[in-house]
Amino acid sequence: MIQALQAKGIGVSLGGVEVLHAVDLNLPAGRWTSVVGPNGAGKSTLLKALAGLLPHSGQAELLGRPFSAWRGRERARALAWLGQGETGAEDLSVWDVAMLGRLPHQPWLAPPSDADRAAVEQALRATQAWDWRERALGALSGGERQRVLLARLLAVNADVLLMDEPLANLDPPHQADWLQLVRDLVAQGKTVVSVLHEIGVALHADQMVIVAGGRVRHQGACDDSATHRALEAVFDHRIAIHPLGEQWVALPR
Ligand SMILES: Nc1ncnc2c1ncn2[C@@H]1O[C@H](COP(=O)(O)OP(=O)(O)OP(=O)(O)O)[C@@H](O)[C@H]1O
Repeated sequence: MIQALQAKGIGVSLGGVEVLHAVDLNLPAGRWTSVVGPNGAGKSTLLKALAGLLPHSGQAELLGRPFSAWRGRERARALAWLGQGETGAEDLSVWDVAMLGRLPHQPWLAPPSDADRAAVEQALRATQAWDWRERALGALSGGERQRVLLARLLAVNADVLLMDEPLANLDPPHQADWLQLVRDLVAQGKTVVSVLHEIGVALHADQMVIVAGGRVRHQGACDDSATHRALEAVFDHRIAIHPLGEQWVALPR
C-alpha cells in the first residue's frame, strides 16, 4: 500500500520541552485517518510536523519522498493545510482568501487563470461560502470563517489534505456536510488526515491514530473493538463507545 505520509522517529521540542517523542507512523494514501487524543497530547504538533511546518528530529516523508527532496511549490500543490484557529487575512475578501489556495499553481506575480477561478468557485460552492465571496474574512462568524478556510484548502486541489480541528465552530448540518465532503475526497483517491475532538465523527474515518503524552498509543481501524478500547482508555474511561445502527457513538460514562 502506498503511504501518503510517514513519520520516522519524529521528535519535536517546543519552548525547550520535548512534546513529541520519536513517533513512527505510516498513513496510507487514499484513506481518511482521524487523529484523536486528550488536550495537550501532541496532535497538532504531530500534524504540523507531518506537514513539514515544524523543525523536528527524525524524518517525515510525503508520498514516499523525504520532505527535503520536494521543491517548495511542488510540495505546496501536493499537500494542503488547514490549521487550528488560523488568524490573519482579516481584510481580504472571501474570494481572495480562497484564491490563496491557488498560489502554488500560479507563476510568480501572474494573475489568476481561468482554471484558478474555476477551482476557487468550486471550492466556495462546496462549502456554501460562495454567497459571501465579496465580504471580508474578518466580518464573518466563526463557522462561516471556518468554511472559507476549508474552501481555501479545497482550492489547492492537493492529493493530501491535513486538517486540524476542521469542525471548529461548524453547526451540526455543516459538520455532516464536512463528513460527506471527506468521503467524496477519499472516493476521488485523496488522502485526508484530520485532528478531531468530535469522537463520533472521528469514528467514521477509515482508521484512527490515538495520541497521548506525545506518543502514538494506538493505530487501527475505526470499526475495530481494539481501537474502541484504546480510545476509552486514553480518555480515562470517561467515555464509552457504543454501536448505533451502522455507526459508532462516544457517550460520556
Ligand atoms: N510554543 C510552545 N511552547 C511550549 N510548549 C508548547 C508550545 N506549543 C505547544 N506546547 C505544548 O505541547 C504540547 C502539545 O501541544 P499540541 O498543541 O500539539 O496538543 P494537542 O493534542 O493538539 O492539544 P489540543 O487538543 O488541546 O488542541 C502541550 O502540552 C502544549 O502545552
